[in-house]
Amino acid sequence: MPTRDPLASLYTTAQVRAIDRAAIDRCGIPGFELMRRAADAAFACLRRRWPDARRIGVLAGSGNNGGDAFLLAELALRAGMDVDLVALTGDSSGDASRARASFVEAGGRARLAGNSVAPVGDVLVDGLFGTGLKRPLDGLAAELVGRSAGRPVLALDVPSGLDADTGTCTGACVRADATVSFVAWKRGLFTADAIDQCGARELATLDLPQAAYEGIAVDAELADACIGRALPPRRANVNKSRFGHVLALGGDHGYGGAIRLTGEAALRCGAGLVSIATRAAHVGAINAARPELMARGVDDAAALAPLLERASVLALGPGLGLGDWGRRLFDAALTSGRSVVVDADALTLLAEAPRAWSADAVLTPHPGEAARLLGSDVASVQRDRFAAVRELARRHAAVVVLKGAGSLVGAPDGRVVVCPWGNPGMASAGMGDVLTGVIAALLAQGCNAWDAARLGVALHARAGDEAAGDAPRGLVASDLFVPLRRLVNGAGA
Ligand SMILES: NC(=O)C1=CN([C@@H]2O[C@H](COP(=O)(O)OP(=O)(O)OC[C@H]3O[C@@H](n4cnc5c(N)ncnc54)[C@H](O)[C@@H]3O)[C@@H](O)[C@H]2O)[C@@H](O)CC1
Ligand SMILES: Nc1ncnc2c1ncn2[C@@H]1O[C@H](COP(=O)(O)OP(=O)(O)O)[C@@H](O)[C@H]1O
Ligand SMILES: [K+]
Repeated sequence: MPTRDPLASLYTTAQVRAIDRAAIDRCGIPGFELMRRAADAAFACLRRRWPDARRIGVLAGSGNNGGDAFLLAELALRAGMDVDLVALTGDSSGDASRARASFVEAGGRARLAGNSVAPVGDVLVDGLFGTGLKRPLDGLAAELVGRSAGRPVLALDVPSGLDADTGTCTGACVRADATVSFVAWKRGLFTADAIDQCGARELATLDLPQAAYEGIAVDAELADACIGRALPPRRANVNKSRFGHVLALGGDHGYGGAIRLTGEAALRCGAGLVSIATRAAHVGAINAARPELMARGVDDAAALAPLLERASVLALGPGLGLGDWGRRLFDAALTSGRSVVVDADALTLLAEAPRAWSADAVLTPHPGEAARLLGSDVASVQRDRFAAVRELARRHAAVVVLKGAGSLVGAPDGRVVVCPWGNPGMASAGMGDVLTGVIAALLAQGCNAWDAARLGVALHARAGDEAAGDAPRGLVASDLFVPLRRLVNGAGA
């Protein structure tokens, strides 16, 4: 059995609760001891991140998340800090009531949340709700979150209001600067709204023995940072035919740029040869801008057959359009038996009539395209991106990349990888076209669909981060080419 990497393993809240239970019941670590360890880890994180903080405000809910907060507040008191603790309720349940008593015994005073009460401090600690969140925040809890906004926040386990299974918040939610999560990563900390709400993420495993995790499935994994390992170093005695021939199909009138970006991305990620099948009107411009691309006009779809014959991998869809021309290319490509990355308009055509694949297939929908493929709407897809990517991969029997903040890669057997990189600068036209070329190049160099998709997504997002630096606004897709080349050669591993 492969060893579990705690830093890469993502769990549902139910799975984390099962680990908690196993730690208590099977490993004999009392729940209160776990709470102490959680508070220790969080307090150390607070000291490290805010070494000058002297006054801390603490928000404590009624459950165990509040229990963590009471014990952290006690540690802060004992360290000589001013502590302003605001409790959501007058009493606490289970281990948390013991934590509350311990705080009071140490000389702490809890103020009860009420109208206009807000915690005072250089840093706020959010211990309102963790994995026990059952519904959107409302009433006093929502008001308290609103009144606490604008100050540095350390969230305990999960920012209160965030659904740790899906990464969404449907009501008020704490916006943390840092989140220290306990026991194991909750999968929802890495996608959708979570990217904005968590801030920097830290995992504190609380020294649980390996036995606590045994028999509890991992729901998903974080993408591998070591992209360079995917492709072996190149031998010297090689030629281009060894690294595959990508054929990028698309670029109807007005969209020549899209397919050129796909083609150039494939070249920059090491494909041996890259051809482009597009409208004849685009050929001159593509040749002038990037002569290494072999652009061919295929206004007459009959001209496509020899190109398909020579290709080893297809990148289908950027700028393809939904007209007759695009449909002819789509049909010819999908009956060629070649490995294929299906993107953009080709996904819309696929939604009309799902296909069976005779070779590797990777679909790369953004949430809008995913909704079309599922016959639902964007809000439903985003409400549970894990469920959406799994359903798409199962229905289409293909590897699926659900793009957007915290991209997910799903396989038909239910595996999911989550990409923790990427930035809002990448919300700009053409970024998806580049991803399609990246994945096609990895397929062309021998990766299978799963590896090409998960490594391609990581490579693309990390290249986006490198290109954006601290200036995401104004990032353009072709800015990724230089970092892509660096990273695909193993840099930054
Ligand atoms: N016992 C354990 O195994 C450990 C638990 N830990 C902490 O315990 C947390 C989970 O504790 P709990 O299960 O007690 O859950 P929480 O403390 O997250 O919340 C529980 C309480 O909040 C109520 N509630 C949920 N949503 C609400 C809403 N929207 N509005 C108002 N009330 C709402 C629930 O009915 C329940 O009474 C973790 O997130 C973690 O912080 C840690 O101490 C580590 C170990
Ligand atoms: N806010 C964001 N954070 C991280 N990655 C993002 C963000 N917005 C977009 N991206 C990434 O950029 C790419 C955009 O793809 P897509 O929406 O298809 O763009 P286009 O159709 O213009 O090429 C995807 O890989 C997506 O994951
Ligand atoms: K919290």
